[in-house]
Formats: sequence, structure tokens, C-alpha cells
Amino acid sequence: MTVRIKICGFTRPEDALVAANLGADAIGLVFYDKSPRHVTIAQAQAIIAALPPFVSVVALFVNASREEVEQVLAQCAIDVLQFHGEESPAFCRSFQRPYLKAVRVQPGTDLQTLAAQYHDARGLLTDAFVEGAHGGTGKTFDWTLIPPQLSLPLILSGGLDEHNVVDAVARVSPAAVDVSSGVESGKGIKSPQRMASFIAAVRAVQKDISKKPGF
Ligand SMILES: O=C(O)c1ccccc1NCC(=O)[C@H](O)[C@H](O)COP(=O)(O)O
Repeated sequence: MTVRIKICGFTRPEDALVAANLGADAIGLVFYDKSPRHVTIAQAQAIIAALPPFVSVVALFVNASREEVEQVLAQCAIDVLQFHGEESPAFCRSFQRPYLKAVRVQPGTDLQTLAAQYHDARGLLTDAFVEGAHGGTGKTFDWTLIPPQLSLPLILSGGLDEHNVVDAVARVSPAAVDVSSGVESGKGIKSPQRMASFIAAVRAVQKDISKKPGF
């Protein structure tokens, strides 16, 4: 199976275009004003306008109000919503859009129960738990906390980069990987070289896995 690649936290159209041309499946835009990667609606529109067809645009929120989410949906061509806060399943599904639920994983996090609660999500995005932060921390978590069989597609996130993503994909077999800090040269500034290395690493490990007997 193809491991999908989402790169998150773009603030500049030129970086998003490079990501798309390198083969990223999805790009993430952060609509959370406490993030250094926060984009305005005008910035988001410019980034989206720079993309070629068939690259999904994911809008991220952290405990946003219904009005904030609706305002973004009304003004930007968003394909998928991603919720990083304490949003209830009812809130997440109420926009009638595909959504991802992000979960900050620490010992004791019951991913099976969360997958059942958010059963209509397009995937569960597992990120590192860092006190006081909701995402984009560049920190990894203990991947053994992920149960082998989850009832939702797993999007592995949290501290991935061009060096550890090979090991991550081989160990966890996620449906997709998500990265932000690990392909940056500065907060919100994506490095073409790091994005290229990251995507190449995912594609290489995937080829290796598909060569194994029984695959
Ligand atoms: O990127 C942010 O600044 C951010 C802030 C608050 C909530 C979510 C945020 N990013 C969400 C993402 O999908 C990131 O890609 C994910 O958290 C992984 O980030 P990183 O560990 O930096 O790769």
C-alpha cells in the first residue's frame, strides 16, 4: 500500500508548490493563531491557488469556534479538516466534510477507544504529547503505544524527519505520515532539500517493504 505523505504548516505559496511537485499528497494549513505557522485566510487562499490539481488541502484547528471553521470553509477550498484540540466527535462531524482527529499520545492513551469514538474520521493522526502544546513540536513519542490493529487509518506524526521516518514506517506501517518541523529551515519555512529527502526516504522504505515475501 502507498504510504501517503502530508506536509503541514505552510506559510508561503512557493514552499507548497515545491512540496506538491516533489509528490506530497496533502498540505496542511494551520488556522490557530498561537502557532508560529498560523496563516490568515488571505495567505491560505494564495497558497491554495499555487497548487496543482489533486493535492489535498487540510485545514487545522485547535478548539476553534464553529464560526471560525465555517468562515475558513466559506472562503478557502479546503478538502479535509483536522482537529487538534478537545473537539467532540459531534463537533468534528457537524461540518459534513472529511476530517482527521489528532491525538497527542502518552502512556495510557487509549487509541482504540478514541478510534471508536471518532469512527467516521478519515484517520487518526497520532502526535506527541507535549505539555501546553497542541502540535508542531518536533517531538516523537513511543511508537509501541500504537496498537497493531486500529479501526481507523493511522496517520503517524510527531517529530518525524528524513532520518527517522524510515524506521517509523517500517515499524508502524502507517497509512500516512505527517511532518512539519522535520522539513523546515525555520518555523513555517519549508526547506526544499529536507522535503525532498523526507519524501525520498518514505518512497524508498516503502519499496523495500513491498519486496518482502508475502507482501
Ligand atoms: O504546526 C503547528 O504549529 C501546530 C500548532 C498547533 C496544532 C497543530 C500544529 N501542527 C499540526 C501538524 O499536523 C503537525 O504536522 C504535527 O503536529 C507534527 O508536527 P512536527 O512534530 O513538528 O512534525
